[in-house]
Amino acid sequence: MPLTPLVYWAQRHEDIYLRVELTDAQDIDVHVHENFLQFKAQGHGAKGQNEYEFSLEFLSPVKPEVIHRSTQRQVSITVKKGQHGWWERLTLKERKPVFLAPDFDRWLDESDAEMEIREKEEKKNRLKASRHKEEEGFISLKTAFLFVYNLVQFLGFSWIFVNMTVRLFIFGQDSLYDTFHTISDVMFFCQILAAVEVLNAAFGVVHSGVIPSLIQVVGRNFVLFIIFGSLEEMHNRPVVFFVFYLWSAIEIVRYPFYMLGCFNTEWKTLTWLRYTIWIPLYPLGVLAEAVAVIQSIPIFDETKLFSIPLPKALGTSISFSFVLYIYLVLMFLGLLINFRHLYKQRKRRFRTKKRKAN
Ligand SMILES: CCCCCCCCCCCCC[C@@H](O)CC(=O)SCCNC(=O)CCNC(=O)[C@H](O)C(C)(C)COP(=O)(O)OP(=O)(O)OC[C@H]1O[C@@H](n2cnc3c(N)ncnc32)[C@H](O)[C@@H]1OP(=O)(O)O
Repeated sequence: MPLTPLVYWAQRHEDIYLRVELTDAQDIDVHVHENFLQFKAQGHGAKGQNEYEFSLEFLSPVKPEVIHRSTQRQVSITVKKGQHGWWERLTLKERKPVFLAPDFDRWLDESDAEMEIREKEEKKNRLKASRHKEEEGFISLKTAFLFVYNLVQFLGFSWIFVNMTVRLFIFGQDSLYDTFHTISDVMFFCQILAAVEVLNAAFGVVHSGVIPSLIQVVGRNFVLFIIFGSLEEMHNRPVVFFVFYLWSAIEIVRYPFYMLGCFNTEWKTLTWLRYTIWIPLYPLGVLAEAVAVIQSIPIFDETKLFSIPLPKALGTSISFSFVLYIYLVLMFLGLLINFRHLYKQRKRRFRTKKRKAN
């Protein structure tokens, strides 16, 4: 005759909990099929160390997956009900088996269980609401940060653009020769700050591509700091005017476009300009930058600035102009990558708009 352990039970709307009074249980075997559960294990029960087993025919079918956990004192079993609901008793037969008793440690009647569900639900909702609040706080902080960043850049580039335009009207051609002296400080500031755009893209703060942003920032800063900044001979060249004018022409459109975007607003003309004027400006900008690089080559050769010293056996040094030739090729590649990126952005933008309009 097999020995039967004491079994305590309780229920919730979704689960059945069984507690089997066996200490140090081993070789536990629990099987569930439709509404039938079979249990077998070695352990220390009411009749000492022995093999114990029991079976239960549940009131309704249960799910086949069963979770059991054994501790030094007992074996806990959780069975999922086939259908969410309250059972009036555990077993199909009205007369309960003698080894079965309610587990008063976990016992709840139907209304208590419903209350428990409601409390859990409320807790979940409270957690959701507090997470939502945190997210909202983060979003508004991000929006404020982006807005201020875009505003500062807009003001900087507007100052540059307006200043250069006014000077062009007042001084005519003469103004082309002293752009660097009048504008460079603000341009340095704006272009150093533009490194933030690479970080924004890298950390997912905005949906820009990292490579296009990097090409843009590295490309411009190379021209600004290495070609213009380090060579006094370049300061009075008209090419500085064209490079600065082309850069600022796009930025006085791009940053206000982003500022409106921070508030999910747009002004159609501005959107059209942001995604269209790069078509002539970008190649012109790269052309102006290439002219600046080409003009600087003889100066680097002559001054030997940034030249790379070589061991005596090989010769004197490698001129920095060698790096500039490589850079001219990179510029061409950078132009292709960014042109393709901006073309895709333009298509995406106008395609979405058209779809929304339909
Ligand atoms: C790997 C390094 C190698 C280095 C090699 C160097 C090679 C040198 C190559 C040199 C070429 C550079 C030449 C260049 O300097 C010449 C000129 O600039 S000439 C002037 C004309 N230029 C332009 O028109 C380009 C202007 N620049 C840009 O458009 C961007 O910098 C660029 C990264 C190229 C593209 O922009 P982005 O990917 O950001 O596109 P979107 O505007 O569509 O933005 C995507 C979404 O992100 C949101 N966003 C982005 N930034 C912000 C922000 N600051 N604030 C708020 N929101 C932002 C934007 O709203 C879009 O959102 P959504 O998707 O919801 O619409």
